[in-house]
Amino acid sequence: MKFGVVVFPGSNCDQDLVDAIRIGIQQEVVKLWHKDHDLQGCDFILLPGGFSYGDYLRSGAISRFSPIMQEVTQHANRGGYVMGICNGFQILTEAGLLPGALLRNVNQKFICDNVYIKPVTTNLLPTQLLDVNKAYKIPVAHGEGRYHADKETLKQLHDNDQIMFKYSSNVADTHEIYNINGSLLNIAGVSNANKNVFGMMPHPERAVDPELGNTDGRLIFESILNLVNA
Ligand SMILES: NC(=O)CC[C@H](N)C(=O)O
Repeated sequence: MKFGVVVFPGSNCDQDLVDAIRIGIQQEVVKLWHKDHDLQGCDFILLPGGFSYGDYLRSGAISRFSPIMQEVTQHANRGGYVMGICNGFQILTEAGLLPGALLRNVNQKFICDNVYIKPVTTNLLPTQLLDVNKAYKIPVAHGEGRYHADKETLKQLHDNDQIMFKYSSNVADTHEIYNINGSLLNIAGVSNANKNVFGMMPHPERAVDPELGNTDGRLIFESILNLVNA
């Protein structure tokens, strides 16, 4: 499977994502410049974290007009896979490829921490190999991560099994929730209705390399690979 990581001006997690794919799961990966109109035959498009366009107006509000987003949208509309992490998630909601919006954290502060998240379903590609009873430690680093959607959308997300991750406590067998940013329903990640576009605020690409002391993110990338191996 060939992965493409889109680089916007101000992206700062693109290389971490490339390393997670190339070294972590040993797949082909290329960087795609946001001004290009060519996805270079990639099967899976990744939008990385960072501060694209300096987060001006709102995070992702300008990047969603980057030229390559036309091709990313066509790819998604054809059923191609797209995943946004942190700023990438923000860009996908701004582009209308994912439901809801990411608002300023409820404490009005930038939060940089290790948090625990639990997969809500294993019916989505990135959670296929995960355990819904396990909490995974994944770093977050964001100022605008508070997931918001209207009641009808939240109901659809729930009924259609589109809630990918929720913030959680670190005790695997409890339902106690540790909601770091005020997200509705503690949502940390969602998919679109067709289940080919995904977004999450925590950074699994920062938790792949054993030398960094945490490999809890690795199974998310391995789950994606399961597509080819299935
Ligand atoms: N790590 C990131 O991608 C940062 C996300 C975003 N720019 C924010 O602060 O909300």
